[in-house]
Amino acid sequence: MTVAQLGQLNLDELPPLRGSSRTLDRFQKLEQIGEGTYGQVYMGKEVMTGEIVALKRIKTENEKEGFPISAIREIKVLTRLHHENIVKLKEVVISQDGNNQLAATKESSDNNKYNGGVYLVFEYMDHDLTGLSDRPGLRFTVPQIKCYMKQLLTGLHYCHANEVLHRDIKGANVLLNNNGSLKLADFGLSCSSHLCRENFTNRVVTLPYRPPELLLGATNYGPAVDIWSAGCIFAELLHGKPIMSGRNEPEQLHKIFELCGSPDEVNWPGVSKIRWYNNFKPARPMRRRLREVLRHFDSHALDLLDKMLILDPSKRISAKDALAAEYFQMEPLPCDPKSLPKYEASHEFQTKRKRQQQQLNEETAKRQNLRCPPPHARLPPIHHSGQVLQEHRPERNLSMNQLQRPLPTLPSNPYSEPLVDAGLSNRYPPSMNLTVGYNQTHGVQAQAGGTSIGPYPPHGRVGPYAASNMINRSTTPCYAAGPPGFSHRGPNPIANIRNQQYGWQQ
Ligand SMILES: Nc1ncnc2c1ncn2[C@@H]1O[C@H](COP(=O)(O)OP(=O)(O)OP(=O)(O)O)[C@@H](O)[C@H]1O
Repeated sequence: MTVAQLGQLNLDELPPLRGSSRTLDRFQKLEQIGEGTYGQVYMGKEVMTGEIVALKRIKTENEKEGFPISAIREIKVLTRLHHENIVKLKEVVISQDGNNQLAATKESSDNNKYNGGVYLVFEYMDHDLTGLSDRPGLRFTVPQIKCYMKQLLTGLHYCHANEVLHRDIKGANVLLNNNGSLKLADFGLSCSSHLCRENFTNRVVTLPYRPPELLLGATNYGPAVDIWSAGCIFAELLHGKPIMSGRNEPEQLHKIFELCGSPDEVNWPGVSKIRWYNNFKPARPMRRRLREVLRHFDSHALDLLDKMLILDPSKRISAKDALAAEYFQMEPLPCDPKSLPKYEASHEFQTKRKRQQQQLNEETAKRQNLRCPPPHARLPPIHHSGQVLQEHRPERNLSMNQLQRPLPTLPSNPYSEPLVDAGLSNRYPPSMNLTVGYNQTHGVQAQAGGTSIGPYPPHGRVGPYAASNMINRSTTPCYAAGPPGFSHRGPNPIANIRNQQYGWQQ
């Protein structure tokens, strides 16, 4: 596996795009495999060669300002990055006219309508990590997890060595193929130091993978943000499900504090100067419990995870150092990617759809049962001798995946006290009615049936790119104006050693 050297990119290299001469009618749409913020992704076939590709349609119809900035960014970055662990952008094609239809298709004519616009043509990958891990009964082995993590970190190291932050590492953006290759995709939020150097936006990275420095409002950050997200993926692979998924930013921070401890000037020098620190600082310190909670992990895996999920980004391990971790040198060794099992294609979009369909079917069946219950539905069943008892097992509704993974629960509240005492209350101003587990006494009293919390602090500084795109990428709603006391806009003082290591500007 090649590991990038600093400055390895040849910026003068011609992009792999073949200009705008090729049009979409050279491709046959096979099926939809993804639905992103910025458009749909289809599996397609190049009619002439029969090559299978992924076609990402760039939605332009909702864009007030023309071509979306995320697409420009993705094209720009991917024309510079060429690595076996980065998805290959093959070309950009356009449709000749707005009513064009894709060449003969398998799906219904409605689905084939092409509304005009631009498509990015990527090499096709059979799965994304979220879709694959959602397969019922699938459990990765230790050599497989090592193999995937090694490739993920190699791809990240290549990006970081070339001054690119991905800023949206999550399972759905980690693509896998049946040759065992893993590739990073979706560079729509990425940031190159050639385009922007400091005062980045902190509204990046999907919530469960977002690092504490961004949640606390840092606008000067570096590659460590991607390492945190990669650490969350690593833990998810080992644990079988996400380890920290908050429904909103305050809750996400609280989950981080529960597992990784709360930040202070001792474990994270400079943290108190980060914009929103005082708003989120727990009233009482919370100790780090990661090793305790995840003690069922293999010790080398735990050592590495411990270094990836360090609160202070300047102490977080780099991708390069993570690749040298004992975890990858110890038996069982990472398996050869080619030896990885081949699975039927699985993308998050499809597995989500299947799940929704299943839920719908179950609800319909339930409703039908309610309307005409089976005779004597309330009477206990009659058991004949020799008959196998049909136990009532609510877990029958769970997927095989869930059944096979008896998981220890993460601490919900290490102090067994209401969350208000963890000090996260009183900090969220009252304009947004999110029902969460936090008590709210700042300006608005707790409401019946849930508590109301206010908006998360406003954007630190909208990055070098259009803000609207950034905000919409978050899994959480947009937030209105911030509370009093959020006006501090001084530079983030965290000394980012990692940035220096990669030659990043502070
Ligand atoms: N090259 C590819 N091969 C196969 N599937 C792909 C490919 N690129 C993307 N996909 C599928 O489409 C999904 C969405 O793609 P992508 O993340 O690039 O779109 P997006 O609009 O930027 O989405 P998001 O809103 O999640 O950021 C991926 O999770 C993946 O399942």
